[in-house]
Amino acid sequence: MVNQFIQDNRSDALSHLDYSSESQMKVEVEEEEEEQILYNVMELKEKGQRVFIARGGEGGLGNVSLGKLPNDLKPSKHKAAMNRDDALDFGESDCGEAPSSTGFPGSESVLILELKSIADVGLVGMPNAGKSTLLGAISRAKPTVGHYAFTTLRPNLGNLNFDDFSITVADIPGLIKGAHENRGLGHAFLRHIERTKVLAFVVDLASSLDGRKGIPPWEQLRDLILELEHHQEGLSSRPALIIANKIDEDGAEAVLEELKRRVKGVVQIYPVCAVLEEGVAELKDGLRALVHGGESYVLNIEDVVVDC
Ligand SMILES: Nc1nc2c(ncn2[C@@H]2O[C@H](COP(=O)(O)OP(=O)(O)OP(=O)(O)O)[C@@H](O)[C@H]2O)c(=O)[nH]1
Ligand SMILES: [Mg+2]
Repeated sequence: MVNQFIQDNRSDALSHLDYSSESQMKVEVEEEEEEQILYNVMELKEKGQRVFIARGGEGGLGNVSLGKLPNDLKPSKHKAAMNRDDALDFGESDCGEAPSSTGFPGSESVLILELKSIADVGLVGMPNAGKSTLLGAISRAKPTVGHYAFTTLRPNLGNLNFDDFSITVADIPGLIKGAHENRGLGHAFLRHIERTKVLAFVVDLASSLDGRKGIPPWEQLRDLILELEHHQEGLSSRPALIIANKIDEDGAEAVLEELKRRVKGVVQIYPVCAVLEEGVAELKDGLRALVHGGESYVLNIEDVVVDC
């Protein structure tokens, strides 16, 4: 996305931005001398899509364009001299002809570009839930895994391959309560979820076992949905499933049963052990059904019972 556009705009140089003819999008920029700052100017989503962000200089062809140059001023001998400055201000020529055109400089723009990962599935979970381990289990990606929070600092993409097609899965850095206010790694990564078709909520079944002070899975789900909604209203309203990870840990089965009781509605819960790749085949089928099979289950905040 062209997120921010700073334009040093000459009034006669660029009065509008004409985005690609395909998209037919136009942003009118007021004609004024001073610098302008525009936000969220344009999103480039299609292959080959183009955006017009600055106009090149005009005219300034100099005596070359007159075709009456004496031999010693021919471009072949004066390539180095025919730089932009010469073209802009050629002055009176040696051959006595008036310069063909003084020319005008082009407009200048400073752009801040923002990359939003495009994936079919976004793995959304708290730090340490096992998202990266899971991506490694379902695809050939080899993301770094660590037993501490915020191991993943940048999104990882992996391909989940089937016979006839493949699904792209994005493992993004863990989200914590307050991510939309820039806590943890903050909302910098929430934007990657904007592009995904399907949300896979990854919860850690073991986080509150054995007196560990982690957040129980149903609270993880509630906090994750709230963070998505704080970032962008409606962001959580897309086909989703729940991945209940670390089912191998002692006591995790009981937590899974409680999670099933606390999640109402139709969203499917897939118990997995990402490290041993258990439950992964069923999960792959579930992802396939959501991305390509026409299934659509949305996880609403009201569906998650936190306080009993
Ligand atoms: N027992 C058990 N441990 C797991 C499982 N999956 C992952 N882990 C462990 O959980 C820890 C965190 O795994 P990661 O895959 O790095 O977690 P993450 O969600 O990507 O973490 P961040 O990148 O910090 O958001 C690592 O020590 C993994 O070995 C599992 O199925 N069972
Ligand atoms: Mg990770």
